[in-house]
Amino acid sequence: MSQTFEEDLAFSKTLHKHEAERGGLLAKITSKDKEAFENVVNNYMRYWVGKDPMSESEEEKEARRSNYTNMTNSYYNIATDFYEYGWGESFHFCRFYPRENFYQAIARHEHYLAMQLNIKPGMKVLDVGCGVGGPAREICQFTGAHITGLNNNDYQICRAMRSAVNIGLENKTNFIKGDFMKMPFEDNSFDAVYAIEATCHAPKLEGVYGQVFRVLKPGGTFAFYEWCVTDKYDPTNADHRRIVRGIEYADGIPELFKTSEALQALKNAGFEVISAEDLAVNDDQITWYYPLEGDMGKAQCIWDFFTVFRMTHLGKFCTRALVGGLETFGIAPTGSLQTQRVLETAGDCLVEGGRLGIFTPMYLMVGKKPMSVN
Ligand SMILES: CC(C)=CCC[C@@H](C)[C@H]1CC[C@H]2C3=C(CC[C@]12C)[C@@]1(C)CC[C@H](O)C[C@@H]1CC3
Repeated sequence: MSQTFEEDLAFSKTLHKHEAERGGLLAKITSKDKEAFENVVNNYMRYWVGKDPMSESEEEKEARRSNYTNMTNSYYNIATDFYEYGWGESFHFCRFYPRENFYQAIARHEHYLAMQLNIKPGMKVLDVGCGVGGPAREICQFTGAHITGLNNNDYQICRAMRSAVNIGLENKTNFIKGDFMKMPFEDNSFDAVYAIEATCHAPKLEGVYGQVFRVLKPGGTFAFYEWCVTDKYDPTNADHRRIVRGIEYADGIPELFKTSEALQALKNAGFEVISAEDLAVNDDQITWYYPLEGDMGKAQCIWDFFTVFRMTHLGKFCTRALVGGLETFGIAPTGSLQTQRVLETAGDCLVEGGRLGIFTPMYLMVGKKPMSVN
């Protein structure tokens, strides 16, 4: 199941044809290697399909935990182009305010995290699970710090590097392939570390937080937004279980943990907790999940119409018709439509989880590595 870095990169180049990775969703999916794409979709689905969330065995769950790199890599190999089409280059949620532009709100969430870390120009900062590098570029420009993005998906790294070069940030950012449970960095090498909705892909939170602790300099700070289930989540409630399982399945997550478990894992990793707060619990007029509700009446400005439209019934129908049509005529690979359907499930379950308050994508924790570690 585990592949070497060279094998991973060779596969990614075959699948995505890295030299052809420009254009919109349709251009990208039609340029994939069809056989490789179909295999990745099937590989991802085998971790989930036919497994009843209420009765699945410990071995089935363990298969996802122990193969988390393979599972998450497969997920992002199929989902990345759809994410960029529907959401842009920063793969995370945020708080929203009336009449505000979507991308402005997304950037504020990143600035807010940078502020928790007190990042100064010239600092060496690590972004754990950097996606295609949207937040790394923004935080680099916002603070003047040097940002290293860590990611285990070659396609995303390639896209992150290309975008950094395009805007002249190649000397102020770098993107490294690696597993966040075994980070490829020396001890005490970063002044600050952040993670945005990424560490939930870990099989065990203490494992990834422990790695952050190791690579952070003594006195350094780790601030991050974690995906968690809240205290309102009741695993014996079939509806709750269906929703949370839907989020896990459709977002490539081996297992979601409770906010209290995440906080305990941070302490167990050795951090002194500075703050822990669920930013989704607030009196905002607008919810974090509104762009996924598909309600055009909730669009906050003209540009928002495009983002919100994609999740309306008509928007989903159009995407399905285009992607499915191309697949039927053999122009897009088999599995493209299935990927769109998986992501629709993601959208629907996230909205349900948000409305019930059983799930948060923004449990903000800030921890400090003590100056002297015993
Ligand atoms: C998976 C993790 C930990 C973080 C990603 C959070 C979000 C950026 C994604 C979660 C669900 C995604 C969906 C889309 C874009 C990216 C997310 C919001 C789409 C809007 C992409 C276009 C598709 O047609 C519909 C998708 C719904 C879900």
